[in-house]
Amino acid sequence: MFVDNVEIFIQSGSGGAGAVSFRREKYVLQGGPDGGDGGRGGDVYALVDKNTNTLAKFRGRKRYVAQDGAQGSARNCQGRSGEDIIIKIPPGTQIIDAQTKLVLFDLLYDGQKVKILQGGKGGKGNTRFKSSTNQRPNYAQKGISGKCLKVILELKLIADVALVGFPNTGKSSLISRLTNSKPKIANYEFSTIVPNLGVVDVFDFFSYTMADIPGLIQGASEGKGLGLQFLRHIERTKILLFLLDVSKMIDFSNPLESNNSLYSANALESEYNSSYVNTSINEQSLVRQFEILFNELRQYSKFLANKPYAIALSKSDLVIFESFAHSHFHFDFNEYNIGGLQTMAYISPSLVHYMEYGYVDFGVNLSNDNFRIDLENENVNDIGYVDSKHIESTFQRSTIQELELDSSYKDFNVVDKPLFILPISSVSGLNLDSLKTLLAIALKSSLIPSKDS
Ligand SMILES: Nc1nc2c(ncn2[C@@H]2O[C@H](COP(=O)(O)OP(=O)(O)OP(=O)(O)O)[C@@H](O)[C@H]2O)c(=O)[nH]1
Ligand SMILES: [Mg+2]
Repeated sequence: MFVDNVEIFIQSGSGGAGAVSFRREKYVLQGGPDGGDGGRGGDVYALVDKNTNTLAKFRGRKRYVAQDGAQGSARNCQGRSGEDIIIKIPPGTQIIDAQTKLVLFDLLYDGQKVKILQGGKGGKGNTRFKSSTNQRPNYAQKGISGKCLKVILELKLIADVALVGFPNTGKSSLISRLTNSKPKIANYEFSTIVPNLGVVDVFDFFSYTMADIPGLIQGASEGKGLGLQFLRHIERTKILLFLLDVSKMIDFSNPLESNNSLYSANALESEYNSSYVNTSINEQSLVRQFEILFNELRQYSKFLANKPYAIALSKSDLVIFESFAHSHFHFDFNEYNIGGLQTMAYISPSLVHYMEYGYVDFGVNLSNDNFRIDLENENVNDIGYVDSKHIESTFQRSTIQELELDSSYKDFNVVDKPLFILPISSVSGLNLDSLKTLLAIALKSSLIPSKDS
C-alpha cells in the first residue's frame, strides 16, 4: 500500500523528578541530603531510511511517545534516562506542523537524522540545594514535562527521472523494462494508481532512479482523473521524461475545431480505444499530446514546467516505419525551443556536446546545423535505431572525464529543451538502451544540477 500523507502524534518524555532523601546510616544522626537527580525524558527523532518508500506503516500506528525519565533516588542515584524514539521515514519526507502547516524538516538523504522534540530535563535532587544556610533541604525539583505535537508526514518521492504521460501510454511498461520494478501493466487507463519507483542500472558503475506516476489527463490540474495528488512526486525529479504515444491518431482535418473538444482529453481518450492498426504516425497528435501534458504541469507549478525534460515516443513498434522514416517528424515546438525539427531522433546540442566531449565518435551523423540524427545514415538502421553501442561507449569514456566542460564550452552549458526525442518501444526493445544511456549522460553532465533544488 502506497501512502504519502499521514498525521501522527508525537511526544517526548518528561524528565524524572529529583529525589528528596537523606543519608541514613548507623551512628549518623542527621545525615545530609542524598536525593539524586531525575533522568531526562527521551527525545523524538526522525531518521531517513532508504529501504522504505512509503508512509504506509504510519497508518497503523499513530502515536509515538518517548519514554519518561525515571525519578532520582537515594544515595545520589540519578534516575535512568527515558529511551529516545526514532521514527524511520523514507527519503523525501517533509515533517510539517499540523497546526501551523509550517514545514519543520525536509529530509532527503539516507541516514539524515533530526531531533523533532527534545525530552524534558530531569529535576534536581535535594543534594543540589544544599548550602551553608540550608544543610538539609527537604525539597527537590520536578522534572520538566515532555512536549507533544501533531505532525503531518508528507512524502515527495525523490527520483532522478519521472515519467509523464497520458494513461495507457506505456509508462509502467517502460519502467518494468528498465528497472527492477514490477508495476501493474494493463491495456486500460489508470492501471497505475500509485507511483512506482525503480532503479536503472547503467553498466556497473552508475545508476539512477525512475518514477512511474499515474497518467495525467487534460484538466488534471483542476482535479480530473487522479488529479494532482501525484504531481508532488515529480517536483523533486531532475528530468521529466514525457511519453507520447505514437499509435494515437487525432483527426486534424478540420482546423476550425482546433480549439474545441476535438483536442480535449476526450478526443485523445477515445483514441486510446481505437485499434492499433496505423499506417503512419500523426505528428500533430504528438505535439498536441505534449502540449496538453505540458500545460497541465504548468498549471500545477511553473517550477515543474521549467525542469529539464526529454521526450520518448512510445509504442514505436506499432507504426509502419517506412512512412515513419520517410516522412520525418516535423516537430514544431517553437514555444518549447525546437523549431521545425525534421528528424525522428533528436539529441540536443548540449547533450551531444557532452557525448562528444572526450573526442569520442558518436557514431551517427550529427549535422552541424541542428545535430539531427539522420536516418538514412548507414550507422543507423532503417527503423531509426540509434545505435546504443556508440552511445554507451561514449558514456563510458566520458565518465572518466567526469563529463565536465571547460570554460570555452560555456555556451553549451544551458539545458536545451527537450534534451532529446527518441522513438522507443517497450515491447520490441527499440532504443531502450539508448534511452537509458542518454538519461544517464544528462544526469551525469553538469546540465542537470545534481542536488535537488
Ligand atoms: N505495442 C506496444 N504496446 C505497448 C508498449 N508499451 C506499452 N504497451 C501496451 O500499452 C498498454 C498500457 O501500458 P501501461 O504500461 O500499463 O501504460 P501506463 O502508461 O502505465 O498506463 P496508466 O498506468 O494507466 O497510466 C498495455 O497494454 C501495454 O502492453 C509498446 O512499446 N508497444
Ligand atoms: Mg501505469
